[in-house]
Amino acid sequence: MADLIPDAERIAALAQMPWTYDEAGKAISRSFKFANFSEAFGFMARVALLAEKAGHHPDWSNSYNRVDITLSTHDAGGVTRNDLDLARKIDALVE
Ligand SMILES: C[C@H](O)[C@H](O)[C@H]1CNC2=NC(N)=NC(=O)C2=N1
Repeated sequence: MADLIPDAERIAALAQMPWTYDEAGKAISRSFKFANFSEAFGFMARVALLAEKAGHHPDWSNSYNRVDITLSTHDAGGVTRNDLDLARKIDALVE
């Protein structure tokens, strides 16, 4: 199991990333918006493949053209390097 990231390290990492930390949920999240449902669902399919490869999976929801993703490491009870790594890979899909 991955270790929780120390607060200072997490804050420094997130300052460079378009994800926000939810203190209550001990997770990071980002919303993505697309032109339509097809684009959103295509994105979700790509994220699903990344997640399977990483063995690390998003908590997410989809409403038409919007995808809300939350990442945390359930076993560790918070944010680990696995969450930041997956977030960066997801970001690279929409760059
Ligand atoms: C056994 C398996 O590796 C674990 O259940 C993994 C699967 N994917 C996971 N994904 C996420 N986001 N957090 C986890 O703690 C987690 N655990």
